[in-house]
Amino acid sequence: MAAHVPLPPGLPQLLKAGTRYFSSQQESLFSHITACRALALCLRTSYGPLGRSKLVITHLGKPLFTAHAGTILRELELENPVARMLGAASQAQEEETGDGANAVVLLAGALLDNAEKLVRAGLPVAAVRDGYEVACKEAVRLLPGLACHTLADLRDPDRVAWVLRTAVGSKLFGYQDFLAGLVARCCVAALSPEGTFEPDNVRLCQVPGGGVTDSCLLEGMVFCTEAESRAHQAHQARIAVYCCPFGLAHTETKGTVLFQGPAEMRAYSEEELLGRRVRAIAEEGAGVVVVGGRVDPLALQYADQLGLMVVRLNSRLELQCLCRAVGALPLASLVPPPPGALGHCRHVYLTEIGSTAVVVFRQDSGSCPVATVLLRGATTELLCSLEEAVTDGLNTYKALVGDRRLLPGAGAVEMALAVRLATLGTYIPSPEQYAILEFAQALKTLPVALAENAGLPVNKTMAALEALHQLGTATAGIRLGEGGAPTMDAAREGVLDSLLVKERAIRLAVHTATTLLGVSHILVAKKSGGPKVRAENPNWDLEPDALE
Ligand SMILES: Nc1ncnc2c1ncn2[C@@H]1O[C@H](COP(=O)(O)OP(=O)(O)OP(=O)(O)O)[C@@H](O)[C@H]1O
Repeated sequence: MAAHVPLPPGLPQLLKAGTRYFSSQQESLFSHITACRALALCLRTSYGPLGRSKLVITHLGKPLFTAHAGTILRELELENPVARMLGAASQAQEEETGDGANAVVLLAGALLDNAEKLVRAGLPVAAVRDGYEVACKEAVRLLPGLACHTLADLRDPDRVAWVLRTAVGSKLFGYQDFLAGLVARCCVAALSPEGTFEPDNVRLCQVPGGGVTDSCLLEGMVFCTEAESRAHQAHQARIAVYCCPFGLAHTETKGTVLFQGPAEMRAYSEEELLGRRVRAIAEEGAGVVVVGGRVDPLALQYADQLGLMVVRLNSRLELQCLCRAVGALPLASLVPPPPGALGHCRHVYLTEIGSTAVVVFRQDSGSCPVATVLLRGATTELLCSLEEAVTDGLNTYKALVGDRRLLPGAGAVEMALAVRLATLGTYIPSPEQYAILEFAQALKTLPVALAENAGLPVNKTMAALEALHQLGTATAGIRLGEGGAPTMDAAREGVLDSLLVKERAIRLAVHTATTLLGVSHILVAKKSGGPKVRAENPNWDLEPDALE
């Protein structure tokens, strides 16, 4: 008989058998910090315009070549709950502002790292959290005072391009002037008359081949697909959009038609019904039919007889976007379009870009709410980086629509805050002062990462940067790329970051760090058992009959 092992008194007696729990500081707090440190170290090499990319192989085996923290974290299936929390904070930043995801992870990682030092030195965790919260409030209060530029006119493409250079260049360094101009033009084109901007109204279409500078902006939409019909172009066309297949709908279950006599049987003809429907669409004035499903060969034959152009799109999102671009109403079944359901487009045509067939819906009216950026590049990796750069630019413009103030970039604002918080920390006569001083040190992690990734001498660069900030140059940042002095005036050089993005990143990083510091116990429930996993079938390639 197995000996009965009594459970230790206390919490273990209250929990279900199999539940694991960790309560000591070593097990709960320091293990958290180790997990977050590992994640921050992984993303640190991808920070800034000269950061290195990661090759991520997704769960479907697809290789992804990216330096974008949001994409890396989305594809990494983190198991550790604490690392998952930090990843979720970074994703929240990505979803809210579209930028600054890496900064959240780096800052939160540095804050936790420094908190470990303080706790090991004997400072209570509560004092560390309070100190971090005081420092965060002060940093957020100081940020507006550090703003060096305000975007006066959201519709001026030259000024917009100047402020978007940093966001665009941090993913594709070297092409920032060309790309910022392109993004600025499409942002201005997609800005609504009420002054709101929706990044979804700018579509990105990757077409392999050519060089980055062959990328261009088009008013309307471009799809990497071919026209199904013989008609390959239509001008001043009216467009009918259907989210269903182009043919008769078939029910999922089998149906039986009962005929009462030969006359009824002769009258029942699916072909005729289909012909009537396609003719009705053409009679309503449609010249182009866009469908979101399978194209029936017979329906296509009728469309060809009537000279209709038929285009099939596989994505529901693309269909919705096309409806916005041409002003059409999407229809759920193949019925004649009711009044007001037809859209209008000046030019619809099939063409080839590089060696890729594309269907273009071009408006050229100056009032189309949707714009498309045609991205050109020699390799898939380059096209992905190009897409990330343009997406960052669009998101930064969206943030600027919310708040037009800009801060000096290149590590300037982090160093300016670090210097001011260090001064504040020295004058606070309470244990929180140590946490405030460590907060100031943690902020320096971001310029240090920029300098490290650019291959600059870190100590010399940081010393030069700090000296300038101590002397009161709040806009001094790290010079990347060219030789010469290790620092520059970020405001004058046009290296600018959105205030809104920076503020949210600081708030999120501090919130995540203080939340994790507030955890005292970790309780892990026993995994629920699902059905037993079947063993591998040694005869997997044989038909069941062959085994009998
Ligand atoms: N030309 C430049 N010179 C100096 N610093 C730059 C330059 N371009 C961008 N930076 C700085 O790089 C930092 C942004 O880098 P990055 O875009 O990699 O970070 P992130 O926005 O946090 O990450 P992600 O875009 O992956 O979410 C900003 O601090 C910005 O000021």
